[in-house]
Amino acid sequence: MLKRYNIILYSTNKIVNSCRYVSQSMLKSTVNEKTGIATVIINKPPVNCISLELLNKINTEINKLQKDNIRGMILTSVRSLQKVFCGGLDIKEFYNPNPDRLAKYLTNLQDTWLSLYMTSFPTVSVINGHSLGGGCLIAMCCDYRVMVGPDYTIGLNETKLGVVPPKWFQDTMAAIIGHRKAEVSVIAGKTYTTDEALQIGLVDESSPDIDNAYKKGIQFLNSFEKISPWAFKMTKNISRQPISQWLIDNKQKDLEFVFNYMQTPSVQKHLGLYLQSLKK
Ligand SMILES: CCCCCCCCCCC/C=C/C(=O)SCCNC(=O)CCNC(=O)[C@H](O)C(C)(C)COP(=O)(O)OP(=O)(O)OC[C@H]1O[C@@H](n2cnc3c(N)ncnc32)[C@H](O)[C@@H]1OP(=O)(O)O
Repeated sequence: MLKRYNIILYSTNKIVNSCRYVSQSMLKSTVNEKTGIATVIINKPPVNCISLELLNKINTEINKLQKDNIRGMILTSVRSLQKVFCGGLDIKEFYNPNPDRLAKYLTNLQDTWLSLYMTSFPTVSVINGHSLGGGCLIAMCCDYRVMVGPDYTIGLNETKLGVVPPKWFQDTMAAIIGHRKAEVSVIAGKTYTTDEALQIGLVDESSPDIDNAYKKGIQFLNSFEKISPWAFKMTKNISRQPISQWLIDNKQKDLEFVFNYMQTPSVQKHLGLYLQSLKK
């Protein structure tokens, strides 16, 4: 039994035998050949909001890393943005949308959430700036969150835009902070400072600077050195499967509902006003 366990760890380390660097402009990904740890950096100025193209890149990269048998992944934002981890889903994708593109966007969003939420390797988000709406969602998909502070904010603020965070957004948060706190949070579209997020358990650690936050992320990933990758994957799967299975079973229904809902005049009006307020 012990021998088999060792072989799993050894073979996983061996598979990661080259340093890969993927720079697809909006997304940079490097795999450290010694440690087997990937760093994926979102790089879409000015605020890393998630367009259809960025969604595709994130999903493609996660699926590649899945095949590469990496040991873990850090997800973060390019440092030059300074104060934004991810400004959320690109509201322009929803405002006066082209129906074909909107359908593609929503399908990709579902697929990307499933890929990121269910990775078979450990993941950490190093939240080096504001992380709102879909930005909070991708951070919450990771197994561990380290947030730089104290001046950034994080939360599912969708109701502030006049939209409803889908069930799987809400479930992702409830799995982290508990149903009651998540309910209060999403209804009010609440955003939390780094300290507040730490206090309610939305993030696991805080850090005054990015380098330190990154180190903490690596420490978390290293804590799995002696855990069999198979045991990790199966345990995570059991833990997260009830939430992901709901979306797998209801993908089409969820898609059709959101697709129609997004195009209603009242939602469009709210989105237009919100976009305008951002520009001011
Ligand atoms: C039963 C179930 C039914 C469900 C049906 C509904 C399903 C709906 C699913 C949709 C869920 C939506 C999720 C989201 O993520 S919505 C977006 C949430 N994000 C936000 O609200 C953040 C908004 N942005 C900000 O607060 C600030 O920009 C930020 C703090 C991130 C940075 O501030 P900063 O001062 O640095 O930058 P600016 O505000 O000046 O912004 C610069 C330019 O970027 C534009 N911008 C910002 N955020 C977005 C965005 N999310 N999408 C598109 N564009 C964005 C901003 O307008 C500025 O543009 P200009 O330079 O042109 O002025």
